[in-house]
Amino acid sequence: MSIRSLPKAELHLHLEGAAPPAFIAGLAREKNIDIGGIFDAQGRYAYRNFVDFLRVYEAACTTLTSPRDFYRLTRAVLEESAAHGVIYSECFLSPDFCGGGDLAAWREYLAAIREAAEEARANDGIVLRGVVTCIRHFGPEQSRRIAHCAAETAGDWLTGFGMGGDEGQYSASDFTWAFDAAREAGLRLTSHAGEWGGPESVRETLDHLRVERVGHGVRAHEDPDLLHRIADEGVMLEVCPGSNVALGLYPDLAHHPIDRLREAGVAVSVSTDDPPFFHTDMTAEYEGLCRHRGWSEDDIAATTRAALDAAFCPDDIRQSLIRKLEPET
Ligand SMILES: O=c1[nH]cnc2c1ncn2[C@@H]1O[C@H](CO)[C@@H](O)[C@H]1O
Repeated sequence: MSIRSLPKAELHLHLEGAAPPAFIAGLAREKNIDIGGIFDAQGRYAYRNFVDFLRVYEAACTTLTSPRDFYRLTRAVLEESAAHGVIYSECFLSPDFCGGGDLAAWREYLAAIREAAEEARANDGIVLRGVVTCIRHFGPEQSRRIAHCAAETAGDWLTGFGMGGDEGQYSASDFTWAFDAAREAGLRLTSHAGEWGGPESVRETLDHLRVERVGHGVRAHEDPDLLHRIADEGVMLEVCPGSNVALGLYPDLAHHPIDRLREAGVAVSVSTDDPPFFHTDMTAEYEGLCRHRGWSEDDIAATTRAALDAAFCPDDIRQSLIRKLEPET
């Protein structure tokens, strides 16, 4: 069986970060928005390093100005994911790019995203759930507004809250209010850490934000005590190998710690993060792990199952997705 057609689950995907460059360029043209030189000669996103990547990401987002844009984006992203065998996806959604943190505007954007998700489910069978994400370098004050948007729209579709952005800014403890508010609203929690920050950043995130999953978290492998803790507490790491290599965190897959994490008993999932930025997709992620790390179809199945076990979705949906992994008799 080809890797492309194997069933997959993805827990770490930024919705705007999955926008194809041609989609963003088209919107910029339609609306006459100057997004500056964010593409290379081949029309791909061009950035020099992680901080520059964040700038390009935000410039691309200036073209997404209406709920209709997010409807179209969600349809395009889910169609692409389904083509790579993804049966379940969780997307990071940013009220910051959907009305700037205004609750009434956020509700309209969310309705458009959900409408697209329902159509994708009917057409391709792919299931989507949303995780509202605040952006670390936008600061703790703004994170409160974003948590408020999340809490007010929490339910069995908007199921999680998290944080992405520049890990070099602020400390995790500055965001405690936002994560507490989200937890009280019944949202499940994840935060980026241990990508550009070391093990101490992961530890702070666990201590102060009390998350059950960590976005990336790969640098936890540098600290054996922390690895034990993560394994003991059953914290899942949302690992994005292609992203880590594209951004220069590791020179190549051979140097990536994913297998060391697994050997330490840590639950890991595999995701693309921002696929067109990193020239990847779910098929390419697993093909790379098979080619360069000796992964087999069993490893892919086990990782997919681990992702579904840690998914922020209602249990009846989890069970129906798990049944899809079983070979047909
Ligand atoms: O790989 C990543 N590491 C850290 N932050 C990221 C990454 N990709 C995207 N974002 C952050 O997530 C926000 C939208 O959800 C983006 O604005 C960016 O700040």
